[in-house]
Amino acid sequence: MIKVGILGATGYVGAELTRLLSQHSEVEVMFLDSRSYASMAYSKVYSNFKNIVEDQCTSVNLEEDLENIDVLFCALPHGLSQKAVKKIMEKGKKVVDLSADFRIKSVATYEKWYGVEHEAVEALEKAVYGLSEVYGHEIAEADLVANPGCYPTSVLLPLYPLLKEKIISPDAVIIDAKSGVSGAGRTPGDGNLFAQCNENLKAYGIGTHRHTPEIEQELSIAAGEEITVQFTPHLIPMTRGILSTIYAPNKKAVNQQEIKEVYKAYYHHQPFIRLLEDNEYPQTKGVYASNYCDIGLKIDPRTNNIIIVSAIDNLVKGAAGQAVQNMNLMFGLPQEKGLQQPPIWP
Ligand SMILES: NC(=O)C1=CN([C@@H]2O[C@H](COP(=O)(O)OP(=O)(O)OC[C@H]3O[C@@H](n4cnc5c(N)ncnc54)[C@H](OP(=O)(O)O)[C@@H]3O)[C@@H](O)[C@H]2O)C=CC1
Ligand SMILES: CC(=O)N[C@@H](CCC(=O)OP(=O)(O)O)C(=O)O
Repeated sequence: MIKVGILGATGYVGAELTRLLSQHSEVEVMFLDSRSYASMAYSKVYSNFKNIVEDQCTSVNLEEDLENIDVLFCALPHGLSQKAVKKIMEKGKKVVDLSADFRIKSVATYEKWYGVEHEAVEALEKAVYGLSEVYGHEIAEADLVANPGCYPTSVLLPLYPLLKEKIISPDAVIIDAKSGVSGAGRTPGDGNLFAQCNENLKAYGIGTHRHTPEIEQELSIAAGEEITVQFTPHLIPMTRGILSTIYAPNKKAVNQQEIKEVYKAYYHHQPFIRLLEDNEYPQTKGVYASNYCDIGLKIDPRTNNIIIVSAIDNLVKGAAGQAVQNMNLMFGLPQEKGLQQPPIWP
């Protein structure tokens, strides 16, 4: 059995990790860390876990309480994660970090976009970007995996093969993405109050959203040149899900079948990527509560653009599910282990 601990277990991502890991046949959850609910039964924090997870939350001391675990999932807010991960790495433990603290390879870029100093540069240098379908071999060898952001996952999976094969122009990629409110986490804020989200749709962070450098970093690696993208996220009144609609010029003048062949070449052996049929487009309900990423596309001959649509569940493929997939890779298990629940509909 793989012995795991979860830091930030009472956040939305922590709860999703707990849900997935409590059903994983090769995993034993050793602790559920929480400051706010220390000593309270987890099922009192989240009543859906009644009779399923009755363990008490504990406020973990990173100096003393790590002896019995093989891997730690860190689901803390960014900025806090770097301090925790530094200590965990010093103890020689494997980590999957779900914050943004180890995703950006350039310290200067991280500090500029996140407005905090990076205090764990040594660990950052060892981090492997955890986009499972692209970096599977590196993840298998890693001690620290930086789990990708939710929006970046929805953008990188469909764009990576097209940039690698130079099918789209790298200088004119436009990403229009919409996320459910759980993307903002459980901590209450002005942006996630019911009366302000319900029956409302808004763009935010235009040109400034912190996922922009993460997307650009990975797309630049795929393209082999520096890429700047136009990324606009939107908050949409639903609980889970991200739908990204991406526009890019059809540089090589390929047809739809040729694009589909490229996707098949990259992803035919990847259980969580589902390429839809012609004239079918992804919907968030089609991936709800699952680790799938659905991809659909259309070439518009009038504009010469390729329009790609992707859907993921932000808490699963966009966070906890991909983290479990990465743990499976790190421990030599089939990557789909514990993640094969079908999406929920309706
Ligand atoms: N929500 C999403 O869709 C996604 C989130 N992420 C990332 O995963 C991490 C967790 O996100 P999410 O679960 O949504 O966030 P939440 O706000 O829901 O949870 C974070 C948890 O961290 C714990 N925590 C410990 N110290 C602090 C502190 N000083 N301030 C605030 N919380 C603290 C809290 O639990 P307690 O008080 O009990 O200790 C809190 O419940 C973040 O880094 C986030 O950016 C990544 C991908 C997608
Ligand atoms: C709807 C919403 O607010 N979404 C969050 C992104 C989700 C998230 O937690 O970001 P990471 O994946 O980088 O951790 C935001 O826009 O900041």
